[in-house]
Amino acid sequence: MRHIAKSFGDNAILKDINMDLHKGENLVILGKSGTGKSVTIKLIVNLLEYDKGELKVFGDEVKDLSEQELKKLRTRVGFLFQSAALYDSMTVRENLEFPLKRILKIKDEKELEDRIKEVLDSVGLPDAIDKMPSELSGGMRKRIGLARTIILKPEIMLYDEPTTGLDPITSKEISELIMSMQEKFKISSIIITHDIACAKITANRMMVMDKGEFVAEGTFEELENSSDDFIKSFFKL
Ligand SMILES: Nc1ncnc2c1ncn2[C@@H]1O[C@H](COP(=O)(O)OP(=O)(O)OP(=O)(O)O)[C@@H](O)[C@H]1O
Repeated sequence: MRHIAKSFGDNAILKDINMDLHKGENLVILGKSGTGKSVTIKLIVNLLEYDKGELKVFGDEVKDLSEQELKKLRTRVGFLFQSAALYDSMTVRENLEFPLKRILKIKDEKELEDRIKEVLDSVGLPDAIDKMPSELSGGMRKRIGLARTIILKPEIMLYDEPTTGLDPITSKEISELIMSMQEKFKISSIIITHDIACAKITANRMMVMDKGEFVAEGTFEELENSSDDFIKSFFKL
């Protein structure tokens, strides 16, 4: 992203966003509520359009992509948003079949079954296959939500507050799952979080956003030891 700006009416949310995501890294974005972190990652998959600047994903300017190219982009860039809900009336298996059939147009029953089993193993829930979402805990639902995205084998993952609303132990499990996605599938990720324990586990690099701009960048340790009071405030428990 280079000099990205985005307003909603008179409300300038992003002013000058500059960001690179390196291959294979986990980049954690910190920032107070309402500073534009979610807006930033929504631009990447064109769920929102930027007003100014350049935004290239896999070398292509997102604004110039056709509908067809955008669909392709959204299979290569997976996202797990806070609101990512499972279909309540479908079993876990049906929830996972859905993207395979609809997006990848896979019809072969054996291939569907194999991909579903593989992904459920990856998120540690092989026995959930025939359960309904209502039978799962919040942490399990998050894992299935992640499975539904990972099943498309994305190269980049965007996580918007993946541990919000979960207890500390389940949060740690989700953070570790993010690490295993990086190690197992070599996924590059952007992780928005307020959960400093999640940042500590997952971050290779961190950026701090304030009022529509990035104001600091470094490793967890570098930012934790910053002499700036604003930066330090994120690390106080
Ligand atoms: N579609 C939209 N239309 C109008 N305003 C929007 C829209 N999306 C976001 N905003 C505004 O943009 C601002 C930034 O929102 P955003 O969700 O990016 O914040 P955030 O930094 O992710 O905060 P949080 O940590 O609370 O999720 C908010 O004031 C929000 O109201």
